[in-house]
Amino acid sequence: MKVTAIGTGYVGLVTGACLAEMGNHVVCLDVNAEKIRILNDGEIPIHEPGLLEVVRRNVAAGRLQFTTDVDLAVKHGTILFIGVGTPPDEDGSADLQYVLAAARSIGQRMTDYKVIVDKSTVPVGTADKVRAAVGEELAKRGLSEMAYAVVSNPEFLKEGAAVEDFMKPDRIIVGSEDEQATLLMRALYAPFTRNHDRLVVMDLRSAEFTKYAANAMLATRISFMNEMALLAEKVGADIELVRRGIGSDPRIGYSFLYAGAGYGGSCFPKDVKALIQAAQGEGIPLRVLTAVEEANERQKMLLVDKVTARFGADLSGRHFAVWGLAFKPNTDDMREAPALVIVQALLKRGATLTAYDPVAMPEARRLLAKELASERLRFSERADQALEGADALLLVTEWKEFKSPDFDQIKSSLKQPVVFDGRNQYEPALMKALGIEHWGIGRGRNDCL
Ligand SMILES: NC(=O)C1=CN([C@@H]2O[C@H](COP(=O)(O)OP(=O)(O)OC[C@H]3O[C@@H](n4cnc5c(N)ncnc54)[C@H](O)[C@@H]3O)[C@@H](O)[C@H]2O)C=CC1
Ligand SMILES: O=C(O)[C@H]1O[C@H](OP(=O)(O)OP(=O)(O)OC[C@H]2O[C@@H](n3ccc(=O)[nH]c3=O)[C@H](O)[C@@H]2O)[C@H](O)[C@@H](O)[C@@H]1O
Repeated sequence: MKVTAIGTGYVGLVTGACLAEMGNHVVCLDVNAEKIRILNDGEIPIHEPGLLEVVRRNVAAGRLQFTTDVDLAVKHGTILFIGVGTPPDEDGSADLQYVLAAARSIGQRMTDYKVIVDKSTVPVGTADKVRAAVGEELAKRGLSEMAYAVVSNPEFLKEGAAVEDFMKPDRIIVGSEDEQATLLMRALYAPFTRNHDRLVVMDLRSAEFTKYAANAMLATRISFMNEMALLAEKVGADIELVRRGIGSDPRIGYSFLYAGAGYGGSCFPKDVKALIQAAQGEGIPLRVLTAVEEANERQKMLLVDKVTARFGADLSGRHFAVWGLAFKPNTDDMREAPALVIVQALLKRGATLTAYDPVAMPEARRLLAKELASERLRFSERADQALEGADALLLVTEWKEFKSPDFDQIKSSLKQPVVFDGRNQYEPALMKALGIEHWGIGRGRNDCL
C-alpha cells in the first residue's frame, strides 16, 4: 500500500519505517529540514534501538523515502498518518495546532480518496476537527464532493522499545466510521496481527479516549506504587517484596509497578494534564488523576530530600555523581525527565555535580546549557569517572550498565560509600554486606527521611 507519515518524530518515523518493513511504500514528511537531511544522510535523529537498521534496509529497498515536499507526500499516500506533536498548551490542554496544520495541508492538495489517520495523541473530538479542517480546504478549492475518511489510530509504543512494540503490538485500536477506511486499515495491519486478533475497531471518540485512558491508568499505577513506597519506608516494609507479592495476582499483574524517582517523558505528564483539563471543561473533576499528578511532582523531589536528609539542607561544598539523565533507559529523550528536576534542585542547594548518561548527554547539554556554563555541573564521558571525589552517587535512570557496577570501585572512588538508588537497582542486604550506605525508594526504615 502507499502510505505517508506526516512527522518524523518517535511515532511518525517508527510508523513509517515499520510499515515499509512489511512491504508498503512509505514517504515520511517533516517540516524540520534538518531532520530530513539527517535521514537522507542515512542516519536517524533519535536514539531508538533497532530503528536505524529498519530505516536503512527499507531505504535501500526503495520502499522508504524522506522529504520536506508536502505536494509529493500528500500525493503519494492513500493512507496518510498524522504523527506530529501535541504538546501541552499553557493550561495543560493538548495544543492541536500542528495536527490541524497537517490536516489543512492535506486538504489543500489532495486530488483523490484519502484515509487520514490521527496517530498523534489527541483529545476526544479531534477527528471532527480534522475532518472539518480538510473539508474547509477542499471547499476553498471547489472540491467539496471529494471523498475522504478520518480515522483514529492511537499509538501505544514505548520509547526505547518502539520498533519492537510497533512490530508486535498488544493491540491496535482503530476508530473508524467509514467502511472502506476500516477495510484498508485492517489490510495495512494484517501482517502485525496475524498471530492474534487484537485489532479492535470502535467509534472515533472511543478510540481517542482509549489512548488517554491507557496512559492515565499506567501513570496511576506508578504514582500508587510511589506512595506505597513512601509508606513502606515509615512502617519498615520493602516495596520490592510488596511489588512481587501483589504482581503475582493476575488481576494486578507485574508491569508498571516499579517505585522510583517519578515518571517523566513526553507523554504521561502531558496526557495526564490534558485529560484532567478536558474533564474540567466537562464539569467532571478527575480527583484520582489530579492526585496522580501531585504525587508524581512530589516524587521527583524525593531523591533530593533524601540527599538533604543525609548531608544537610545547605549542600555547598558537597559534590555528587549522577548516573542517568534520560527519562528512562534506551532513549536520549529528556522531555520531563526527573533528572532535570533533581540536577537543578541540587545545584540550587549549593552542590556541584558530575553527571553521566550513556546516550542522553548531547540532549542534556542543550537543556542544561545554563547550568553547565556555571561550571557547577560537569558531564563525564564514563560512569566510573563521574564518581571521582564525590560525596555520594545518585542513580536516576536504570541503564543496563548501572545494574551490576563495580561496587569496590564505587567505594574507593567516592569520599564515603553512599548511594541514593532512585530506581531500586541494588539489593539493600548486598549493599549492607559491602559496606555501602544505600538509600533506596521504599526499601524499609533505612530509607526514611
Ligand atoms: N513519543 C512517544 O513515545 C509517543 C508519542 N505519542 C504521541 O504521538 C505524537 C507525536 O509524538 P512524538 O513522535 O514523540 O513527537 P516529536 O516531537 O518527536 O515529533 C513530531 C514531529 O512532527 C513534525 N511536524 C510538526 N508539524 C508538522 C507538519 N505540519 N508537517 C510535517 N511534520 C510536522 C515535527 O517537526 C517533529 O519532527 C504526540 O501526540 C505524542 O503524544 C504516542 C505514543 C508514543
Ligand atoms: O503515549 C506515549 O507516548 C507512550 O507513553 C508511555 O511510554 P514512554 O513514555 O515511552 O515510557 P514508559 O516506559 O511508559 O515510562 C514512562 C515513565 O514512567 C516511569 N516508570 C515506568 C514504569 C514503572 O513501573 N515505574 C516508573 O516509574 C519511567 O521511568 C518513565 O519515566 C507508555 O508506556 C506507552 O504505551 C505510550 O505509547
